[in-house]
Amino acid sequence: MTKNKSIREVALNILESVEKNRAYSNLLLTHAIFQNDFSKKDAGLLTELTYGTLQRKITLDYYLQPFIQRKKIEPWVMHLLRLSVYQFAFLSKIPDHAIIHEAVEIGKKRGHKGIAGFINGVLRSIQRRGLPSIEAIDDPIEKLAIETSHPLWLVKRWIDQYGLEKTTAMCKENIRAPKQTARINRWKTSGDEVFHALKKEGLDVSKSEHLPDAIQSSNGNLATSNAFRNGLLSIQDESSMLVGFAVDPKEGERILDTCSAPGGKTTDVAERMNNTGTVIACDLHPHKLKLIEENKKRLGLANIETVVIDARKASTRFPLESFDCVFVDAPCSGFGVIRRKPEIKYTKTETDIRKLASIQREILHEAAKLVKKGGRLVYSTCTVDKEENEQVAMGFLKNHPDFERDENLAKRLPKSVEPFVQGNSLQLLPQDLQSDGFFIASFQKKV
Ligand SMILES: C[S@@+](CC[C@H](N)C(=O)[O-])C[C@H]1O[C@@H](n2cnc3c(N)ncnc32)[C@H](O)[C@@H]1O
Repeated sequence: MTKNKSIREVALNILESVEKNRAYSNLLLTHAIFQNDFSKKDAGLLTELTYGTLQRKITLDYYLQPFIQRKKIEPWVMHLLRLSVYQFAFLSKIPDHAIIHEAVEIGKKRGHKGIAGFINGVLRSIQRRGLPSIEAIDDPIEKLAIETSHPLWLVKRWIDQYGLEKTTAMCKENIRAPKQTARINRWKTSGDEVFHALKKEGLDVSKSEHLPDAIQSSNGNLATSNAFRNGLLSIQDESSMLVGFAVDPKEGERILDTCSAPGGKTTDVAERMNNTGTVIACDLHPHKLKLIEENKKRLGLANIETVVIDARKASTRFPLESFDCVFVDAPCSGFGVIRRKPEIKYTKTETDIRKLASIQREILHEAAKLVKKGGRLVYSTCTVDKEENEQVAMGFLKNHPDFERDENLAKRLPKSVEPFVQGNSLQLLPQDLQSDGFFIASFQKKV
């Protein structure tokens, strides 16, 4: 138990807020850990319970179904039942009686005796009769969807796009815990200095197998380290770091980042330019640009300017053909980052994908006007959906004869991703390097 609320109560609040307010689980978790001043151990359990229950929601509903049948259940009670069944099914170290006791106590506190009795009844029946077997599902695609907790329409869509084998691997990878990686601020420090500083703080860090300047921690939160506070590193997934390689800026250049917040790629590009030149970082939302200003200060960078603008109107603000490189890290469905934001798989729809693809096309069309002749346009998303990725990229080339494929993309990217590059584009699936699913396409404006 913590000062005010039990860990399971906090987990329950997060699960409710994710569903009710469409809030992001990772942000709520960070906030709750900070606000409750949880110990490292408690923070670990809270993370496991919250992420685990969210990741496995469809599987847990399958397990619960025979015990609740068609009863109308309040959402918070449903979350509490899922949270409890998650512990039954996946956390063998927690005894059943403790799981039931705590759920019943929360039931009494939040509801009334009747609800607590219902929760007790459901959980005791599960304890007695055991969980239903997933092996009993005949249809292999439905089985994959339930076993890995993905909506059936999404699994079918991925099978159409990637085939059964890759989809199976992707679904399985999506329910694994993500690695925590960071990018070393190369203009301010060296890898050795960061390693030394982090080890002194008790963090067990190792170098990335795939990228220079990427590190990972196996025993602690890099974002709360002094090295982070002192601007020696930025939290960023390895896939996301690839955009910096694709942009490959030179000192003194003028670069436009059309969709920049919270600034992971803006700061990478600014660091790669050794704090020279200018990176103009645009975003639709002013409050998000504040995060870039904070990061800029923390990292000691003076070559970033932030601008609030709808990227679909960027040419009203900047002179045409005035940037050496424009990169569009577009708003997308986020199906490549399900490990970090599991709620994405339950909330995004095919209509969202269609709408996003249309916004992506509009932003790219506008961005294209701002690239100098001979300059580069780099398009990226953290999704795996082909409608937002290769279809947008192919459509762009078809409608913009003043651009051509940038066939040198593979030469700029690290060797480890070479097998995933085709011509001017790269599609990484989460299982490829155990990093985020990610897409990059690069175009060159004809001279
Ligand atoms: C994938 S995120 C960018 C992540 C960022 N590049 C990074 O590496 O930290 C997409 C961003 O696009 C912004 N956005 C959405 N629609 C936009 C628009 N029409 N114009 C400009 N920015 C937009 C969102 O606010 C969001 O911050």
